[in-house]
Amino acid sequence: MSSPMLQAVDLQCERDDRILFRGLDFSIVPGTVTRVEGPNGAGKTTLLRILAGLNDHFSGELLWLGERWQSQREAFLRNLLYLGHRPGIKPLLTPLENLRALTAVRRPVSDQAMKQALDGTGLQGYYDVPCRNLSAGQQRRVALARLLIADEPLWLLDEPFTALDRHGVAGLEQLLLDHAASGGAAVVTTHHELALPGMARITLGASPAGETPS
Ligand SMILES: Nc1ncnc2c1ncn2[C@@H]1O[C@H](COP(=O)(O)OP(=O)(O)OP(=O)(O)O)[C@@H](O)[C@H]1O
Repeated sequence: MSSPMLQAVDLQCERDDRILFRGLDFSIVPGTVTRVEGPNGAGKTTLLRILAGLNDHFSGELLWLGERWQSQREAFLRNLLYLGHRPGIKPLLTPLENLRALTAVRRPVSDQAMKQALDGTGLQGYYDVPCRNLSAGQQRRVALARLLIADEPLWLLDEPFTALDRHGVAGLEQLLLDHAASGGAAVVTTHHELALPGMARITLGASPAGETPS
């Protein structure tokens, strides 16, 4: 098996005097999809934001390629693509303008490649429509088009199946499988019954009420 990209060692997170999780150890290995599962409030979004470097309310260690995350911050952030549970797109911009804005901070991507990515998520014919005029599922597809032009090996996706129809779900499942087959890794929170071949699982919070700190 390949060496882990990302490792969590003894992670603990407490919120408002409730322990969301503790003693959490796992490895994210190239070529895998990992599902983070658990009831509402179990801490799935919180965990994903910790992994993305967006939340430092935790104890324990995160290792990127075997080194402490803090010493590898720049390399780590360059290699990770995080999509939050909201589509995170600007309603006044078109799908094409949103993709330009989302990719500009990373690397140049041609309009042709962006149009192909939008086609890949079923948005052909919607390149120039302001996103506020798109449906919830179409807005989600704009955000997911980012994955089709991603070169980041680690994807952290929070509820990416939200608002997708059956074809959208199947397309995203295939995208995750293709990403893993090409040596990438994805960590996905979802309430959708995701069960991909070889999928790993991180299960949080048997009880939505969480534990009381001792
Ligand atoms: N910034 C914050 N400050 C205080 N508490 C927070 C904060 N963010 C989240 N929480 C609390 O942490 C708990 C876990 O929230 P989180 O969003 O991670 O759960 P989740 O498993 O993703 O839930 P869902 O399935 O409903 O999306 C919740 O009880 C929430 O109120």
